[in-house]
Amino acid sequence: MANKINSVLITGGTGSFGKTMMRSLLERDTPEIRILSRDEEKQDAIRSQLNDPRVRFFIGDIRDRSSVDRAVNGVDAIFHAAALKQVPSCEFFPFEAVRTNIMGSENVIRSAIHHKVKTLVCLSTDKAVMPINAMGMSKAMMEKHAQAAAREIGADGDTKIACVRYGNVMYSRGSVIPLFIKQIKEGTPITITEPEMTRFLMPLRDSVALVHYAFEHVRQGDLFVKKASAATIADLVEALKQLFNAPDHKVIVIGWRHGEKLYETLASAQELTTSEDLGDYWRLQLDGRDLNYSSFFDEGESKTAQLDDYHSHNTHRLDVAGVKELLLSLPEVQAELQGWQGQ
Ligand SMILES: O=c1ccn([C@@H]2O[C@H](COP(=O)(O)OP(=O)(O)O[C@H]3O[C@H](CO)[C@H](O)[C@H](O)[C@H]3O)[C@@H](O)[C@H]2O)c(=O)[nH]1
Repeated sequence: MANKINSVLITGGTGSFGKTMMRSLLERDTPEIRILSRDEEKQDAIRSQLNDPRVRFFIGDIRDRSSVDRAVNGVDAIFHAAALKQVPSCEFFPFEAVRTNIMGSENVIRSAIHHKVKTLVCLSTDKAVMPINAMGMSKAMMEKHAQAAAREIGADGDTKIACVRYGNVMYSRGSVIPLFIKQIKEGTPITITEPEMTRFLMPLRDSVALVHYAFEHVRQGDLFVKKASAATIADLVEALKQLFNAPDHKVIVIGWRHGEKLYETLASAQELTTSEDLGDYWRLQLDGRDLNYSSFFDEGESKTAQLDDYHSHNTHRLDVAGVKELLLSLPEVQAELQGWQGQ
């Protein structure tokens, strides 16, 4: 049965995820939702638009423990979404990613434990698996922090900590889908980095569902992954050209950006070896052993090795028609299409 939340804190609550999660919690009659974020203007816009006394706003920065403590005190769940998440900017300012994604997350984790918050769900990304860029590395360290804390607390601790990982959220702020639509509408060339690059494509509603799922099924230290479809950038562009009635729109190939991978991995082969298949989701279980390995070598059971990582080149591949269908299911794309005649 689903855990009932009385009071929940969303860190980074004014972003795309935070706003959608907030709406979903309000629909579920959550008595109190707290938002912790840095930007008073964004908070003010949401406050006046929503005008709902159940939502409380806290100005603060996860880098600052005292501002985290103020928002955490009294809640029974935290969805930790605050992060620096742009790959290129973290490449140029990697220590800022350390400060927010690692040290800031540590503040959230320690504060949750200190205040005996029942459940903490930390949001991570496919870029944290075998990371090659600073954003992914810092998110991988957040996951390590969360799991080390979970191991320290143990299964019977007051606070349960889970992580979730997901791929590219479609139409999120600053991402490629709104950029391609803008290029089509303004008549400028569509800029493809590498046509054969693949990405997991996840609607925002699925990332919110994943966090709810982790909250409801949490076991100490586990990490949840939602299985997802992927597409090449070339097929994404073709789908958008067809949807926006721009079959001859110019496309140029601009080359890879800093810190990019050809494909992304949601779960490594090693992790899948100890995972539980839950249908639409995987539960990647915490390795709860201590450092006393010899007892495990003597007593542990051997596991069959999983051969492949789960990545955006070997998951279910959407063709152009499949990408079109997924795009059409997004309210943001429906709004972009409203009144658009094509070129
Ligand atoms: O002009 C562009 C810009 C991007 N791309 C390609 O489009 C794909 C998606 O690019 P995005 O910038 O939308 O997304 P990223 O994969 O770089 O990373 C995104 O997804 C992450 C989650 O995995 C984080 O949310 C992160 O903040 C967000 O930037 C990539 O293959 C990229 O190379 C292009 O072809 N042309």
